[in-house]
Amino acid sequence: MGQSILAVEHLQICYTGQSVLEDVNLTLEPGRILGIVGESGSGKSTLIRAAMGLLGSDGAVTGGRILYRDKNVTELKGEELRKLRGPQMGMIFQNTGASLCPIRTIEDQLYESVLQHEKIPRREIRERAMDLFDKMKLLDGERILKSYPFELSGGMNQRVGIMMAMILKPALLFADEPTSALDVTVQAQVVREMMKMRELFGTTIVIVTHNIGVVEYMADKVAVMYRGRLVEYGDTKEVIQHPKEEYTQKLVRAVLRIHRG
Ligand SMILES: Nc1ncnc2c1ncn2[C@@H]1O[C@H](COP(=O)(O)OP(=O)(O)OP(=O)(O)O)[C@@H](O)[C@H]1O
Repeated sequence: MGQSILAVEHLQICYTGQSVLEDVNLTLEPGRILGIVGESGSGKSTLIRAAMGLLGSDGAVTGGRILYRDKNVTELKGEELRKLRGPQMGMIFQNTGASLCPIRTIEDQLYESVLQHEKIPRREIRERAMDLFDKMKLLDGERILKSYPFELSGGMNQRVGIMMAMILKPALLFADEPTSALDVTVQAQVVREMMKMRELFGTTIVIVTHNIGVVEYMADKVAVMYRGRLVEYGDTKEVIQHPKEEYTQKLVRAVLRIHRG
């Protein structure tokens, strides 16, 4: 077994003293895709926010640790965390359009975010962005860069989110419900584009989703969360075909019902 890129060990998290994650354990090898599923409020976003060091002032890791390669993320502070976020760990949000500033173009926001980490000429940033758009088969990259977020569709904004997260070539990409706000055909495109990033750059991806179909299609491993605990974790096929926990069985049955219409 190779060295893991991400290891969560006995993780426990509280918000304002209230426990929301209990004894969560998982490991992920480089280049793998992990899907995290579970009902609303089960702690999926909390888990990835903690891995990015983004818990906020209400949240605290009260036990265990999260290792990115050999670094314990839960012990890193300010500058050390900033160095990790972006070049090492990227993030795609549910609604990129809303997470960007509405009155500045994509291009300006892209420059600003890259220049925080790498002092490179704007021309080079632009070339990298166009190259990524090209790999996503987006032909109108020039127009997209000149646009304001509100001028782009939800799907297009998500692809901008992928480009902005990938421009520093992070080894690990977190995606928090990146397709939930999109209609089905656009969802498939965004999923394919994330897969393309893994194929081209070997990116390890952790995706939080309510859609077990997305997990089935893209994830090598699946983690099922229920009320702050990780109730099932394993190879996607195995978990979906032979769910052990009652909660996972219900989840899979619900999806099968949807498949059958
Ligand atoms: N900033 C916060 N302050 C206090 N409680 C919080 C905060 N953020 C999340 N929680 C609580 O922590 C628990 C886990 O929330 P989390 O957002 O991680 O769940 P989730 O599985 O990602 O849900 P969803 O699928 O709805 O996004 C919930 O009970 C939620 O109410």
